[in-house]
Amino acid sequence: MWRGGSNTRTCKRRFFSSPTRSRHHRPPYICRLHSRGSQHLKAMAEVDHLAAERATARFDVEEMKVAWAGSRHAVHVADRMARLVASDPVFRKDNRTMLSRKELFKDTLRKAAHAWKRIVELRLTEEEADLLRQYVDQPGYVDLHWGMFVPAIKGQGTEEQQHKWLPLAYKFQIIGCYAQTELGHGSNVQGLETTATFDPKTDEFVIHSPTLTSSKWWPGGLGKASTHAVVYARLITEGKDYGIHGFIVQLRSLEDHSPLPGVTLGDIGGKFGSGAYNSMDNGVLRFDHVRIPRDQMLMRLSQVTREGKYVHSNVPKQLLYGTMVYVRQSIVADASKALSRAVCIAVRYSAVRKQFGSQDGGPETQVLNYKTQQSRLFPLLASAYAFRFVGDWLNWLYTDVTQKLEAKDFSTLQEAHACTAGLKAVTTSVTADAIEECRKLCGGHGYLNSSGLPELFAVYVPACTYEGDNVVLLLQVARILMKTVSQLASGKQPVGTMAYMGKVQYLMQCKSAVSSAEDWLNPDAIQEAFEARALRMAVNCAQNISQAASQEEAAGFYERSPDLLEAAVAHIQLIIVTKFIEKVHQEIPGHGVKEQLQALCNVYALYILHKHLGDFLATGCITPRQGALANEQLGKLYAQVRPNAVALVDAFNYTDHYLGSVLGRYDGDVYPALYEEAWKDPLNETVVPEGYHEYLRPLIKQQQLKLSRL
Ligand SMILES: CCCCCCCC/C=C\CCCCCCC/C=C/C(=O)SCCNC(=O)CCNC(=O)[C@H](O)C(C)(C)COP(=O)(O)OP(=O)(O)OC[C@H]1O[C@@H](n2cnc3c(N)ncnc32)[C@H](O)[C@@H]1OP(=O)(O)O
Ligand SMILES: Cc1cc2nc3c(=O)[nH]c(=O)nc-3n(C[C@H](O)[C@H](O)[C@H](O)COP(=O)(O)OP(=O)(O)OC[C@H]3O[C@@H](n4cnc5c(N)ncnc54)[C@H](O)[C@@H]3O)c2cc1C
Repeated sequence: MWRGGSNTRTCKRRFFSSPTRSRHHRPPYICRLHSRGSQHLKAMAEVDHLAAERATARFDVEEMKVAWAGSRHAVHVADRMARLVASDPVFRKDNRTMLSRKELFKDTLRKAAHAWKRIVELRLTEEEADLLRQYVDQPGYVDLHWGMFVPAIKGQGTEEQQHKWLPLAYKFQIIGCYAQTELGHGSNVQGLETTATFDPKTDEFVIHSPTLTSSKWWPGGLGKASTHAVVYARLITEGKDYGIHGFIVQLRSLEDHSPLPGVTLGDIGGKFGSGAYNSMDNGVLRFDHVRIPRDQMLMRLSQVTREGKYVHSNVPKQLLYGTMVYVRQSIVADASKALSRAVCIAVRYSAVRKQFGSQDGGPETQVLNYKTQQSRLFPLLASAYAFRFVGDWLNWLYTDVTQKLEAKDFSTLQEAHACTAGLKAVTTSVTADAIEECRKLCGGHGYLNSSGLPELFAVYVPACTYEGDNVVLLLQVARILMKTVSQLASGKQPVGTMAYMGKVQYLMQCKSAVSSAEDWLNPDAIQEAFEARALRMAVNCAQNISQAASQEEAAGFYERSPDLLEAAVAHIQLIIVTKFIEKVHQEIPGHGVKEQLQALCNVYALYILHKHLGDFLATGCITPRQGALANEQLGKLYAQVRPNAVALVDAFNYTDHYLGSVLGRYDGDVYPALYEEAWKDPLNETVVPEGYHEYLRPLIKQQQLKLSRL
């Protein structure tokens, strides 16, 4: 096995001392491999450096893949689509961080067109097509077309409007985006300024951007690709402002893609990180009295008649926000994907990487064996599974609420809003921080683009902002919590994920019965501690708000908003823990699978308890001794996870293409890959860098001259 011995060092020295190498040389290490023939390379590639790790797994990995994916069918389809993408050279992405913005954008257009071609040629189902696009793994206009434009028309368009617009969108005869946010307002949707004024003379709406701050700003796909947008604007008719409504507006010619008269639009500029979200054309858009037919107002929730009369259907006006609720729900599922990718890279690399601890010339210690590495990494592994299962549950809740809405039952709308907003906020914040933690867990090599982690972080971190800033969303949850607490006194029984608050008498005074570390393995003990903590934090906030007697309730809420955020997080963490516990209570086939999930569920819950110990102690839910016992049990659980760690990330079933990381390779053959990858950098195309003759040589010569004069 190659271990970077003296041969390599000699080779490297020789290489660096040769100023006359041609462009596109291969590095000496690679030359050495080639001189031994492809047979040798092949043999190297077939070494599984993680085989010993895989052999220690105490569960059936294939069955864990099923538990992760949701069904055997889901594993099979995902596997097929991932391999289809990985084997297609058009979907190559290892050079992405080296492309200029223009090249990257063109590459995104090419990939999207090729993906569509394959979808049509292979007659893929909707499920397969979604997966294929996911594995292409490059943010682009299609995400907004399928993810927001189509759902907005489905959710807010009348049947006739759906009939007219959806077939065009389904066949890509038009490309759409979701144009809501403006330069001046994003979080405050009611503060948007774009106007849509009805003109009864022509039966048209006049769409206008009255101020600079009313410019649409951020919509993905708007900058360069979209032909149409769902534009959110203030509806004005008969001289009255009826607030924000959605309108379908054509932006570009379907012949030559030029902007239509009165439309000014472009890209808003480069974004954080290399590659990453720069493949997306987030855009700016201004309207100068652009006219659209009346029937391009999305009229499912409210209508404007031919005469200009505003009619609101008898439905909650928040249904206008339905597209955002839908996307927030899908972002929770995406969080588990992004987190599991980062964790997969960090776990595999930690098993390969060795530092210190060699005795008598023996092997050094795998960094995964350090307890500190385990205590940083295994909670993230557990969180990936926790987010996956709560994401599945949220998807079920969303489907259930949608069916109820169809039947004009709006009773679960608040629950859907609180759960999607809160889970979106908590899972994206944790995932963004966790990707950065995984980078640190991979030491110096994690900072290289070839580790895949910098790009994953850069592409993921805006998830904390888009579809609702996480703080703004958690304050929405807090408001609903306060409303629920205030209704407890009147005897109104909370429902859904708030139902535990109905046990207020008990939860406000209960004391945990835990007396040994093992007692923390009892799901009832965990559940009770989390419920008591969440409820007590919410009640404390409510009391503090009402005790500020001199203030209006809104002012009290404002004063107490930092505490309210924490109460909202506690409530959402309770939901995640509860859904994980419910999952492991189900029948789960496969040798050892249930036991592993049980261990991960306990890791997740006890890690949160340990991390937020202050909350649990301050609210008197547990004693300091019980907190210490939880931490003791956590250490034992890490030891239980250790031999299964690599197999637990294998169960995500990611191809090397999708992972996009030399550190996370399935075969663990990290060092040759890192070495080879370095030489691909454009900076290594010449041995003597461009700029040497202009800047380096004169500098060195000048210094030499000065020295020689001394
Ligand atoms: C290496 C490459 C790897 C690539 C892969 C990496 C992984 C990628 C991951 C994911 C990809 C996913 C792709 C996503 C693409 C992102 C595109 C982004 C799009 C956008 O951002 S669109 C714009 C989104 N904008 C927002 O979210 C704005 C946030 N603001 C609001 O939602 C609202 O303004 C508000 C809720 C904050 C406040 O609204 P409002 O003022 O109207 O209302 P309030 O007074 O606060 O509340 C009144 C009342 O309404 C209830 N309410 C509020 N919202 C809702 C709702 N949505 N549903 C139901 N009810 C709602 C609220 O509770 C109040 O009720 P009560 O009156 O108190 O009963
Ligand atoms: C990559 C990306 C893609 C996007 N794609 C789209 C798209 O396709 N379509 C679209 O319409 N929009 C899109 N957006 C816009 C996005 O939805 C908004 O940026 C987001 O909703 C946040 O709003 P904001 O920018 O106004 O933040 P602001 O509200 O200005 O936030 C600034 C700060 O103020 C704080 N803050 C704001 N309000 C409150 C409050 N009430 N209480 C306490 N603190 C508060 C926030 O927590 C934050 O710290 C995208 C954004 C990004 C980054």
